[in-house]
Amino acid sequence: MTATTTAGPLSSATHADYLEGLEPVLTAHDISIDYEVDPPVHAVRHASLTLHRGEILGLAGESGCGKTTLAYGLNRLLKPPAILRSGEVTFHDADGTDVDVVALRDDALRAFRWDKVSMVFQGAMNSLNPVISVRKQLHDVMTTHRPQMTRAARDERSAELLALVGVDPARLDSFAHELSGGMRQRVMIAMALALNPQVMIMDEPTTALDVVVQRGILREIMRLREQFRFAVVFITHDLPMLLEISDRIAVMRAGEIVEIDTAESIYTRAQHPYTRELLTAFPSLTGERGSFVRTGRSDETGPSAGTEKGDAS
Ligand SMILES: Nc1ncnc2c1ncn2[C@@H]1O[C@H](COP(=O)(O)OP(=O)(O)OP(=O)(O)O)[C@@H](O)[C@H]1O
Repeated sequence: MTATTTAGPLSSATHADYLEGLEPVLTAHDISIDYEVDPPVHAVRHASLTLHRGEILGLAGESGCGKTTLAYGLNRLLKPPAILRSGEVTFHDADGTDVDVVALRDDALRAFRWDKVSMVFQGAMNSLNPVISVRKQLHDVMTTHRPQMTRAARDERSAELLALVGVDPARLDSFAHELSGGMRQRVMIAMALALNPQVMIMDEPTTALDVVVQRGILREIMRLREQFRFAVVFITHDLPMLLEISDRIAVMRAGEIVEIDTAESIYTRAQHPYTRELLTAFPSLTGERGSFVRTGRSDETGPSAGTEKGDAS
């Protein structure tokens, strides 16, 4: 049994059973984050959560509830006027050491980010550098974090990364404008994968894409997670999607995590009125959905179904 959330958010007995024996990879305790503007914005309030090795934790909640701010806090990406008012973030490294993320400075912080915890940002597909080839952008991640790698090794790894995310390695010499939105997003995921992180934080990674491309990319994320066993914090306001892909879901409202539970419990017996309200905001969830909710195995309605590669080929 691992330490888990504080007394704050609602959760079920099923949730407690689920947590039995899981190993934490990232623990956040009592995180409060403000934007120091006038008047101040209390964007995250006393949020606590534990992410376990290899699990997908969905972060749900309407626009402006603090999801991105919390994610930035977990990864030490906050910039003024945002300030971490209180809280602890601990990364439990696979080598057995615990890292106090809030205390990291300079080189140690740079080494932590991307290496241990990487992030796919909201709107990431538009953040590829337009004048640098895909190859150079992948190389840059490795040159910065793995200076000992030879050029040949970087080339080999870059091709491997593109293949992993379902993009033809022939695209290494392409520039962003030569790629579709789905491909650009896959390249961003390849960059986040480059250093074999133990945690990936994905902030609305597929929101700007059409549904077919979205599903192709989700399927790839699920497959990569199976293969490499990294944990994912997946942020989106798309609750139906979260129910489908997540092991657990934390529901945020006005900066607080109000409920955290297994995806199935959230779907079938949500306790917090706000979670129930969110569920009813998606008419597709209130009808007969049968095997819609992720059961821990791939089924025909899950994101690993089908064979289409989106627009990646
Ligand atoms: N730079 C900023 N200065 C002041 N307030 C900010 C700033 N960035 C975000 N906020 C506020 O902090 C709160 C949380 O925003 P945040 O972007 O974390 O929410 P979110 O749930 O990720 O929303 P979305 O889904 O729209 O991205 C909101 O009230 C937002 O207006």
